Amino acid sequence: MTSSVGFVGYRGMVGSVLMQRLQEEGDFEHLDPVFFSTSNPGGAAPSFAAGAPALKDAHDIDELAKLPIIVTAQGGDYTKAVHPQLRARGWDGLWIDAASSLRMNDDSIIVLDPVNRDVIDRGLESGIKDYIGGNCTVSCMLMGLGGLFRNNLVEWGTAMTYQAASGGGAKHMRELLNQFGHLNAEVSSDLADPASAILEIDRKVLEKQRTDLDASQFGVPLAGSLIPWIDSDLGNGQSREEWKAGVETNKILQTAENKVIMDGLCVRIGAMRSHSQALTLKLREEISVPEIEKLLAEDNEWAKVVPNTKEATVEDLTPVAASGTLTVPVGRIRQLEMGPQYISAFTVGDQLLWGAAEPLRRMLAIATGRL
Ligand SMILES: NC(=O)C1=CN([C@@H]2O[C@H](COP(=O)(O)OP(=O)(O)OC[C@H]3O[C@@H](n4cnc5c(N)ncnc54)[C@H](OP(=O)(O)O)[C@@H]3O)[C@@H](O)[C@H]2O)C=CC1
Ligand SMILES: N[C@@H](CC(=O)OP(=O)(O)O)C(=O)O
Repeated sequence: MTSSVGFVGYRGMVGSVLMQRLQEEGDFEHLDPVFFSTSNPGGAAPSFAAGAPALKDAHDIDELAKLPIIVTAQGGDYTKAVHPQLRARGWDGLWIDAASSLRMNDDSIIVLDPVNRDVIDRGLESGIKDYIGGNCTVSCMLMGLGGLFRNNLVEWGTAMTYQAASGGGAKHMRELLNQFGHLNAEVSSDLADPASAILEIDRKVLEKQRTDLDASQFGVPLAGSLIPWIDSDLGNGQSREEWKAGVETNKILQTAENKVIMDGLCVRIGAMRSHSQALTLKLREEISVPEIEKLLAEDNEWAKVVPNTKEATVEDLTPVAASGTLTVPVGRIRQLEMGPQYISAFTVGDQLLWGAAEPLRRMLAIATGRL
């Protein structure tokens, strides 16, 4: 039996990764997809979905309301505009969404089924209708360190992040690459001359960064620099991205008692699509490093423990290693000088896969009874 599903935002960056994963897993064989567009209603449906009708208008509430399930990666503004109208007219279908808008609502669930399948199942049984993908950094952290968080072994933690350009969107990725290209062009003749002075090259690069580098997306240069602020300013010294670590971790895990205290600093760096984070965790009890590694490796099939050696770390624990894969490497695990209950860890995850599209794809499979 096939299930009718409406897809909004299928051609954006997150939507494209979602479509790719649906095809790779053969999910379309079990779906009757209807595609929606904000810019091209009436246009042809994507070629990978043979037999799908022409694109519908993504703001046509009557068309949307015909579907029992809607999956959207169109963006937060779209969600804020359309979701209330649909609910107000009595639509009681499942809304599966990449945007953060509905994430912290009491009547929504943040989906990350390898970590909180029990929460999702209870939600479906109790009639909850809104299933929202988590923040990319939080989802990637919980995939890598699920073995500690799910066993209620973390008392508190800090996540110091190294977030990729893709978190800003496609234009941000382009801007980063253009910046690298312009910086290189500025000094390419000096680079070609082995005798040129490196400090002169550095001076020219800095001059370019400070005066003449297009930074219209990020606001300031990212190439050859970093930006220690992500998302809006909450006014208390904390960024919205940093706030999400605590509230979303606890919501995903539904830690009624035994809340995990999470905080940190979120930093944008010049990586392409994988977010990295350095964690300091205070455990509720002393656990040896081999035991921790065993818990992490056994928690889910995607977490991959990287031995805490230089060779393994530089090879396997980087954005270059993790990007384009569902594997979430986790390494640099050791007890810190502060005491045996204080451990460090470093994890990397593709923020477009586990950080965005994959939890939605899997939620759709759960909702249609195939997972
Ligand atoms: N970027 C990220 O890392 C993450 C994003 N999210 C969320 O997912 C949502 C979508 O993000 P993202 O995928 O980055 O957004 P995009 O900007 O890539 O896509 C959003 C929409 O823009 C329209 N669009 C206009 N021009 C183009 C074009 N040239 N190519 C493709 N689409 C175009 C499409 O709508 P149409 O077809 O109707 O014209 C598309 O669905 C946001 O809510 C975001 O918060 C969640 C997690 C991570
Ligand atoms: N804020 C993330 C991307 C993102 O879309 O996050 P959220 O889904 O929480 O809005 C980043 O910039 O890396």
